[in-house]
Amino acid sequence: MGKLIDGKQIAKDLRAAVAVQTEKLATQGITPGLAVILVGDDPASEIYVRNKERAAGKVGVNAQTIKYPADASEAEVLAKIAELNADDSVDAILVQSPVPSQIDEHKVQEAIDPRKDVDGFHPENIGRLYANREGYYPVANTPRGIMTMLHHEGVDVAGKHVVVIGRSILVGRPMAALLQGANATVSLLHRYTPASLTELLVSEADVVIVATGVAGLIKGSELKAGAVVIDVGINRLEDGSLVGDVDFASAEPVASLITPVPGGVGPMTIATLLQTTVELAAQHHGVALEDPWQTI
Ligand SMILES: Nc1nc(=O)c2c([nH]1)NC[C@@H]1CN(c3ccc(C(=O)N[C@@H](CCC(=O)O)C(=O)O)cc3)C=[N+]21
Repeated sequence: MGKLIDGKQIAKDLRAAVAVQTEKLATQGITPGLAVILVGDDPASEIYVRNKERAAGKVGVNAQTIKYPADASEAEVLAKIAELNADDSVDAILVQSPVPSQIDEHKVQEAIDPRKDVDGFHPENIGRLYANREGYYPVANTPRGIMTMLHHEGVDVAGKHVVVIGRSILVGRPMAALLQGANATVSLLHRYTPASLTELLVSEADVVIVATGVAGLIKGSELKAGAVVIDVGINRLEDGSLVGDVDFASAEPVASLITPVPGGVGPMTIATLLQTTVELAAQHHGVALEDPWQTI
């Protein structure tokens, strides 16, 4: 039954739309600049940084990665953010999550100029999202990319029951806010949700979005027939292979649409990051951009 959602292809189409926008900006002498700060070595972050660098150059985004060792001080990172905030060639700033424990992640998120906050993690931007404000502001790229994917696949969440598993600031919480803004009924589940309640809600879900970091957490037998399944997990197994949070083999026959890992949500996150970078650059320079084909 399951039809694969080809995140890789949708991401490619989105990057092509972004490249059209950067070409337009280039005629006005603007090259969007993205600065990524990476502290220590988180494996998921390393995949992200590698794939992002590759993709950015191809669509005309000037990306730089600033690496710090795992024992870097908070003051060092805050000083770098202040420098990037003041740098006119930098339109977008991202600090890879997680950061080592000696650094207060909230302080870091609040230090970034909200107008350069490409992850949408600054409380000002989170507040706008939570309040469902109109107008442009950055929104976390993974959930935004998922909304783009659903739109592209013709899935309208209005009036649907969507179960989101995982309540991180990176995915689950902004995902729930975007879905609520799109008139879905959202159940936001997490590790303290009783298993029996998880089972009940998942079995009644039209769309299931799983972002927990637990390999194979959701199995096909738990899903409603025809559910749309979005797998945000990136788990590296001992043999080096990548798997998601959904047991793909059992879920695929039950789902009407399902994202693979790799090749699903991950490439969309990167393409959406580039999209947001270009939008921030346009805003920074007071240039209006046409919307590419996605609606959010
Ligand atoms: N401030 C911040 N923002 C983030 O958005 C953020 C972060 N920190 N920290 C780490 C996580 C992880 N993340 C990924 C995005 C894309 C792939 C990706 O490209 N995945 C490919 C992997 C392909 C492969 O290389 O094997 C895929 O799923 O097909 C992976 C991981 C963003 N994150």
